[in-house]
Amino acid sequence: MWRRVASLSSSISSSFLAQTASRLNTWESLTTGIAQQAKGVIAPKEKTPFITFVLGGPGSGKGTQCIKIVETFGFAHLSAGDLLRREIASKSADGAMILNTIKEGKIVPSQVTVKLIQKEMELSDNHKFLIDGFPRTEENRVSFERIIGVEPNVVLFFDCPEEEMVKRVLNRNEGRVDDNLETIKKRLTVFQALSLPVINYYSEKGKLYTIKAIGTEDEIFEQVRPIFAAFETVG
Ligand SMILES: Nc1ncnc2c1ncn2[C@@H]1O[C@H](COP(=O)(O)OP(=O)(O)OP(=O)(O)O)[C@@H](O)[C@H]1O
Ligand SMILES: Nc1ccn([C@H]2C[C@H](O)[C@@H](COP(=O)(O)O)O2)c(=O)n1
Ligand SMILES: [Mg+2]
Repeated sequence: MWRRVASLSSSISSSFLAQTASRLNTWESLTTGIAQQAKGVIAPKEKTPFITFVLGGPGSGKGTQCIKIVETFGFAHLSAGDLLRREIASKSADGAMILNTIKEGKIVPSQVTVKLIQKEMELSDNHKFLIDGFPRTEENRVSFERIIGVEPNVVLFFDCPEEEMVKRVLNRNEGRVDDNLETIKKRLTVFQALSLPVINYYSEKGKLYTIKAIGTEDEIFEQVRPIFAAFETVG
């Protein structure tokens, strides 16, 4: 059976609670139905999922800040880019297509990415998810809502000047196939054309928290901290 989390829910608006309550059945059927098939056991989730989408251009510091959020607030971190890179490394059926798409700075078909996120959510014991680098497009957003059946509680947007993002990506030195000037330019174009509309959508829904993503990592985290602290205050 599902239980509502008092510490999270008490500081959340009543419309949010009503919205969440109406989605519980969908979430329950999703998590039990598919998990049952995959694992052969019934694994009902005990708590309402709390979902944060983490958005921002390439190199804006999403992954860096997610590590701090995980350390401080105990979220499960699901990076869409990392899940896709894992598919490439495992040489799965979609691996070659994903690699070419990433090299081109384009966006992988939503169905593929959402299924990877769904699998990780089902396997997780956590109910608080940071979904990093997703949704990148309106198609991503709609596909998540259709397949997972829930909307995010919080959407973070790391707003960073392009020049700074390019500098950071070129200095990243993690061996990523897309960390080169040619691909970065394409990724920035895709971000402007396809990701900004998603950010605007959540702004209009009142779910967007914009972080000025310049300064030290710690300075930026001090903008992030109060957002999650507010959801934890009343227990
Ligand atoms: N505040 C900061 N100041 C300087 N460098 C930073 C800052 N935050 C992160 N970095 C560095 O910038 C690079 C990009 O950061 P990160 O990987 O977190 O970005 P991202 O938004 O996840 O990028 P991508 O979308 O490409 O995955 C990393 O090398 C990271 O160490
Ligand atoms: N929702 C997503 C997330 C990522 N990708 C692809 C395209 C990105 O350029 C690449 C790297 O992602 P990052 O690690 O920068 O978050 O992965 C995608 O197609 N769809
Ligand atoms: Mg990242």
